[in-house]
Amino acid sequence: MIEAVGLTKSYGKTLAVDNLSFSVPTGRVTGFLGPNGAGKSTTMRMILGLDTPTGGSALIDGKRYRDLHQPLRTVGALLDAKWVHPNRSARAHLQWLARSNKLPAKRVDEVLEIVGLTAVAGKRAGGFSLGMSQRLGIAAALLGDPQVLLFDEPVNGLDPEGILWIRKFMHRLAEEGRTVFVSSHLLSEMALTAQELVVIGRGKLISQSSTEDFVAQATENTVLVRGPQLGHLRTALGQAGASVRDEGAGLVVSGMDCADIGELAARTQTVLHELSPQRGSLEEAFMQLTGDSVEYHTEIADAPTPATLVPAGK
Ligand SMILES: Nc1ncnc2c1ncn2[C@@H]1O[C@H](COP(=O)(O)OP(=O)(O)OP(=O)(O)O)[C@@H](O)[C@H]1O
Repeated sequence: MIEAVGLTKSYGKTLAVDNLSFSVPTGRVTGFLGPNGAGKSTTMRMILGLDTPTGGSALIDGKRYRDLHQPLRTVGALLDAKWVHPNRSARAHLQWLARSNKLPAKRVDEVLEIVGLTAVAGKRAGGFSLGMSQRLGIAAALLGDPQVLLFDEPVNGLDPEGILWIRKFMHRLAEEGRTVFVSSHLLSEMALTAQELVVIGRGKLISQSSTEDFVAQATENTVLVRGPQLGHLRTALGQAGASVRDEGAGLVVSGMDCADIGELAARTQTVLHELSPQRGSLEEAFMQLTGDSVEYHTEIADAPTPATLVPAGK
């Protein structure tokens, strides 16, 4: 379990993390979301003892990172997949890490196997694709068989196969009872990967909840109704207290579920071509809840989409 209590970090006049409190539970994948500059990397660095808080604390299983006896046995992290000597082989890189952290040498082949790099273990890490480098970074994070894992943007730049592999892998780690804390800009991916969310904006906590609750609290559930003649149904829906708006060739109904709308359609002898619940997306919820905390708004007049908040290469 990871716990931040009143965590604060200022760089001169910039308050990067502002009195942030949250907890990351075991046995779940927890997504860490926030607009650019929200303070995610700073928070992760403080959890890992790479940055010193100006105030508050970040604890892993109740201890500060620097008080952990053998840190790699407690917490593993992937912050930068390219942090590898390019001329070292994958195996030599992991052997060096294992040796310098007093971890058993036999664990190197185990983690290579776990991440599927056994066949290329003797090859130069400098020639690895991004996907292979990510796997090597994850192997390094797993060396000490830690219960707590942090991943900063692990799917950045990966192809769909690599993204799917990481998603399944994180679920597997959580099912093994580990704490998995992962930051990402790819909201559609996070919607599939993260069961819990910690969302921050301008260094402050915006929300901590399950992914499902986060989306439900910020977006409206509606029902899309399509059919050749919807006039009678529209009137009946209004009389029954639902609110209805036209969208394209159909109606978007709120305040009534599919079953009740179907009953009403039967009573008004309305032919339906579609009757489908419309759930809000994580993107919509994110924009709704973090809108005020975006550091740099787009100049484009249209409503910003999450993609416009993401600098190229992120
Ligand atoms: N070493 C530093 N010195 C000065 N300011 C910093 C430093 N590191 C981060 N900041 C500032 O702190 C704020 C939070 O940055 P941080 O990188 O933690 O955000 P982030 O949520 O990880 O952003 P991104 O999604 O863009 O990576 C930003 O305003 C950033 O400019």
